[in-house]
Amino acid sequence: MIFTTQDIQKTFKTGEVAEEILKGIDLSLTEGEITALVGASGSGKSTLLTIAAGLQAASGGEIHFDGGELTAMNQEQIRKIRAQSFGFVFQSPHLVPFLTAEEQLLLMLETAGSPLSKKQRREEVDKMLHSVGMAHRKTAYPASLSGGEKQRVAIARAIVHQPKLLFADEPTASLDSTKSHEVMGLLQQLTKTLNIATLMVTHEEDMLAYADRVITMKDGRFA
Ligand SMILES: Nc1ncnc2c1ncn2[C@@H]1O[C@H](COP(=O)(O)OP(=O)(O)OP(=O)(O)O)[C@@H](O)[C@H]1O
Repeated sequence: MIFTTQDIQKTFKTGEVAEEILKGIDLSLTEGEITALVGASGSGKSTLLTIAAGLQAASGGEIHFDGGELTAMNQEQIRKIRAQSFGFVFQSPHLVPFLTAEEQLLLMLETAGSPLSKKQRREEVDKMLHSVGMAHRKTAYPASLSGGEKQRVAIARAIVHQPKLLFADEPTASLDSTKSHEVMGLLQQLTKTLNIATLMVTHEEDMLAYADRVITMKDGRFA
């Protein structure tokens, strides 16, 4: 198991009132598998995903990743692990408007502190764009890409640095049904071939067919 949490708690304080949003979550993620997180609005899915991804701190509990304890690390150590070993896909692609598809990926490699040479980086970027079916549009700017194409580039960007974990927060929410199936097929294939542990939040029942495991959240706990 590359990633585990033990008894994760999250409490938000608004004024005098403390609200318990996560009430003891034990989550484990396996390489080569998509784990889907479902549940009613407000059940704590996004909170859990952002805590697992090191984007916000838990109020209690432990998170272990690849032999280290994230919950015992400082901000800088967590930031480094996030840049090198985690990938993110969101509901909207969040591409940089003034960068071409290939430049988006090159920037990601740079941010991740890739040890590859310039030439090797270009080769890696070509390979990734090819694997998401976007090699022919590598010099295109986001404005000239369709919604589905943008999300493909965003997925390629999320995995170009070969992360071990991929966090996907409603990756198909802005796409129509056909495009959603294409994008999920792609995420499934990449999760398997690159042996990534993928955690996905989704509201779309149809997309659960692509998950290896489905976890339902209810009131801050696994149902
Ligand atoms: N920063 C915050 N401060 C206070 N309360 C918060 C904060 N973030 C989330 N919450 C509360 O925590 C609860 C869970 O929110 P979360 O976004 O995790 O739910 P969710 O299951 O992802 O919902 P949705 O499906 O609607 O996205 C909600 O009641 C929300 O209002």
